Amino acid sequence: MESLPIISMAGLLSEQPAERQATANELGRACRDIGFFYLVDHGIPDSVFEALFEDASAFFSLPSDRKEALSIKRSPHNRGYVAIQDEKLNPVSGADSKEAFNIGHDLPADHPDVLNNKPFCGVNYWPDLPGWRERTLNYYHRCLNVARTLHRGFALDMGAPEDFFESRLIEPIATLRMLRYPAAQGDPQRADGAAGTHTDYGNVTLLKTDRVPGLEVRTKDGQWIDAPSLPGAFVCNIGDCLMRWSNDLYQSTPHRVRTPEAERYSVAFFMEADPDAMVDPRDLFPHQEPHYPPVSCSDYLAQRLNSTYDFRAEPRQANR
Ligand SMILES: O=C(O)CCC(=O)C(=O)O
Ligand SMILES: [Fe+2]
Repeated sequence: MESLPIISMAGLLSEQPAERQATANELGRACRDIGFFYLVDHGIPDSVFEALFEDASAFFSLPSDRKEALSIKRSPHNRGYVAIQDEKLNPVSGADSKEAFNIGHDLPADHPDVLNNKPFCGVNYWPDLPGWRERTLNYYHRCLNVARTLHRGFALDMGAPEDFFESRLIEPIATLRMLRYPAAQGDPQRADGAAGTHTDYGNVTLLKTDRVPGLEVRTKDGQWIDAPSLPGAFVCNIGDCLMRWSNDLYQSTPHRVRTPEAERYSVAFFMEADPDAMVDPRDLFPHQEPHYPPVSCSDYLAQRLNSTYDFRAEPRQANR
């Protein structure tokens, strides 16, 4: 396979059940096979993406003290700014030459879940840039809708009721992440110097990149293929949580970002389920031997993030 399959979201929204089922099966084939696909006809206009990339650029152009004031190190809930070299998507190969900014489900400081310090229920940190928060949250909610529609397709494809995920996606953990990769920095010996080889942690990721190449995906036979940006499309991929939930039917596929020749921007939207949702393969496949024990979505994600950031690790590990 040399390029990723293209799925039209319109088929998942069709009023004809047979058309929804056919598109869901096409989507499922992509998820079982390469675990990556382009999504078109998602309904988000180009103007929204253009504004998003301008907002990302405005944020990353701020002086570093203003970005550091919003550091993710202050947040137990995975919000805020990650500086260059502060993240290791592949701890074996080293730190990533990129900076990032994370936004989660936007809750007020006096929300009971925030006051109770419920996992992943925190306040967002906002840069002081006009209209930035409103536009970014608008994009966040558009992505949430797209990801919910994809979950209807996943359920249909897996032979579950179409609304299987609905009650598990009420207030999902979802993270919008802006990324900036500086040009030609990082270890030239590494093929994954900008973002280490990794699989994503959640259910599904919606990625939008600028035109600068860099993202590479590993096929089942071990080849690395380019995943260039396709105008108007999202690059989507299955994460480990959905692979687990689907009892390994769907594949979370390793990918990486090579050091770009020019400065590169991308924006990822990582969709997981509700913090308390139990990820239990027996719910989708009651007649199969489960490959994994049940785990709550928030426990699973916390465990994965702790190995990505030294500052989140147990003190014993951090002091090594
Ligand atoms: O920037 C990209 O193209 C991919 C980023 C990515 O894979 C991630 O942040 O998980
Ligand atoms: Fe990724």
